[in-house]
Amino acid sequence: MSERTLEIDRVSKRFGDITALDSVSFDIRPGELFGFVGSNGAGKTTAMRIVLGVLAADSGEVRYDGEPVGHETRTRMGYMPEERGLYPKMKVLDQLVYLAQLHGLPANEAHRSAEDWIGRLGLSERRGDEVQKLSLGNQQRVQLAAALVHDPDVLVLDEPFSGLDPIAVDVMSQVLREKAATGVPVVFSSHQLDLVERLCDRVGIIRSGQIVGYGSVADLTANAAPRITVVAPGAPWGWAAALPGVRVISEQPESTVVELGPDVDDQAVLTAALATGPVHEFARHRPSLAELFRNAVTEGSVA
Ligand SMILES: Nc1ncnc2c1ncn2[C@@H]1O[C@H](COP(=O)(O)OP(=O)(O)OP(=O)(O)O)[C@@H](O)[C@H]1O
Repeated sequence: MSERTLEIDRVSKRFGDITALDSVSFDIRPGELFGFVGSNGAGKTTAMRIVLGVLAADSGEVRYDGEPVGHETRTRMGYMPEERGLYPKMKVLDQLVYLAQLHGLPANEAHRSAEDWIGRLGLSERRGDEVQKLSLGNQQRVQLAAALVHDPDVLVLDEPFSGLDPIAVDVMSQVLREKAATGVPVVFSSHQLDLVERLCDRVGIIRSGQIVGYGSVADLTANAAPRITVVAPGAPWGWAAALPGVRVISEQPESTVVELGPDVDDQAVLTAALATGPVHEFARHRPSLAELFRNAVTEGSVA
């Protein structure tokens, strides 16, 4: 495995009867933005906690730069936990300086870095406020600053975009891109699939503790069955349901989306659509990440 890669290798974790992770493997390469997606309860937070050593795995291993991750490496990681982890009564600047020092930065560097991130994340006017007095979105900005303030070698963020306004989403996206561009592996979980599709080099889709999709969005969608959107205003309801090798994905009054099975000729769909009346649109396309995700979590594997 190449240098500075974060590897999650066959990690399993049970909580009583629940298998939260079942031999989960994926890696995040240096300089890569990796999106970790899955339904509620799929196992994302558990996996991230194991990477950070907040939880112990039952089996499997987490490695960074080819070595099992231990305490020393974890001090070089930046983590944004889902439950957030700030001290509510501490002031923004004091908190960031404290956290930077906790990760080993000398006082002057801790101050400089905290001030840099406060400025960068638009928190200058809030630097003297107690964290508990900030809006949720601003608390989230502080949480991001806390993950970055010690200039980490690895960044692990649990739903960093949840609850952010569009400007804050842009700032967060830009910061993550820049951080990855310095050669840091960056992994984040999110339910905002359009954002993941736009930002990430690769994604992992987890379902009930198992990875069911893994790779670049382009590769995953290239391997997925093609779809056709047909706009035929005169078509009766259910017109496509009986076409051989075709699965109806959605049907609205004028517009139907179908998925083609292997070796199915799209012209057969067009012929059937024309038989119902005029066809205003006939567009072949690959599914989006959100569509792939729905397939993966309802039906199983996409890759
Ligand atoms: N401390 C715990 N004790 C018992 N069960 C747990 C514990 N932590 C997580 N679980 C269970 O493990 C499974 C995975 O949960 P996890 O929080 O990792 O999911 P998630 O993908 O992060 O979900 P969400 O998108 O809702 O945050 C769930 O069934 C959850 O109920």
